[in-house]
Amino acid sequence: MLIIFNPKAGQRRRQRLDRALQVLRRLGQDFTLVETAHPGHAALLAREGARGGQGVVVAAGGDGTIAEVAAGLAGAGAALGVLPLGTANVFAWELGIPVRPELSARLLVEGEARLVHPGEARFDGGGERLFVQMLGAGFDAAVVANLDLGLKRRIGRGAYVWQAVRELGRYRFPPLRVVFADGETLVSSVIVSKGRLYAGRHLLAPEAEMARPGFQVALFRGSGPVAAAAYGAALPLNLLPHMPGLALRHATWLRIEGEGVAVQADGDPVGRLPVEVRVAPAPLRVVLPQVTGVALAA
Ligand SMILES: Nc1ncnc2c1ncn2[C@@H]1O[C@H](COP(=O)(O)OP(=O)(O)OP(=O)(O)O)[C@@H](O)[C@H]1O
Repeated sequence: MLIIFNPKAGQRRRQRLDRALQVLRRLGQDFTLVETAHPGHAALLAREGARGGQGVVVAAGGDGTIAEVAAGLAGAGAALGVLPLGTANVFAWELGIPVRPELSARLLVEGEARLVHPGEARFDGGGERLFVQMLGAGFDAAVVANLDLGLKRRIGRGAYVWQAVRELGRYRFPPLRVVFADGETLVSSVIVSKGRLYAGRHLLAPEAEMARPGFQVALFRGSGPVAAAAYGAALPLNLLPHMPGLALRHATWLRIEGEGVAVQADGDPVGRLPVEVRVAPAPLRVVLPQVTGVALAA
């Protein structure tokens, strides 16, 4: 087992990692721990690990680190394990991976590998990005792009709320063109979701399924700061899917246009429109709780 740790977010994260490692040692699990040195490094380390015969490659970090490790494992035999050490840990909540380090470590040993189908973004300007949870263009990507990372380190998720309030006052809400295989539509923002959840444990796309190739796409037709504030207020109440001006539809391919508008994937700024989104060519094996739930209940 290879564990890839993103040390970027400081001391508390390292303490949580140590708690997980103690459990692995107690369970007699052999592992090698490596640390990332720069963005993108996790993918390289994961690829090397899989080529070197590691059966499980573990992403110890947030959703961005998980996406990078998943990209490194594409087409390889190794399974992805997760020690959720991020701010929101949406992927973990989505798939029932416990957030407590002791329990997520135990899961790495006792869980079973199941298939999920990531998404892949290809930017017209060059560059590709695999995503495991979601990709957003428009307002939420502006929040991610302009986030105060120092504030995020100090107060965690509150930094996103603070930045969203700031963006309400300055984001211009340019129209985005979303093209599907069967037609096109204009929106102010779009979130392409692999999972049901968004920004932690909040419901966004109730019919999205990780185990199925494709996405549920949230099309935000309401434009301007009042609509964006209403969407933001509905999110923690799990009412977002029912909001007026929000349409949800399934797709396996789409193209999003809106020159220069920011794009985020799994909570990281990843580029600017236009972008094409499709199902990644290879599914991913992820270590998850056994379907019976016995392992987790212990
Ligand atoms: N050593 C490093 N130095 C700087 N950046 C790094 C390093 N290692 C990884 N990164 C980058 O940090 C990004 C964010 O990491 P990650 O998602 O693990 O943490 P987070 O942003 O704090 O968590 P969350 O996504 O839950 O908010 C990764 O996508 C990666 O590109």
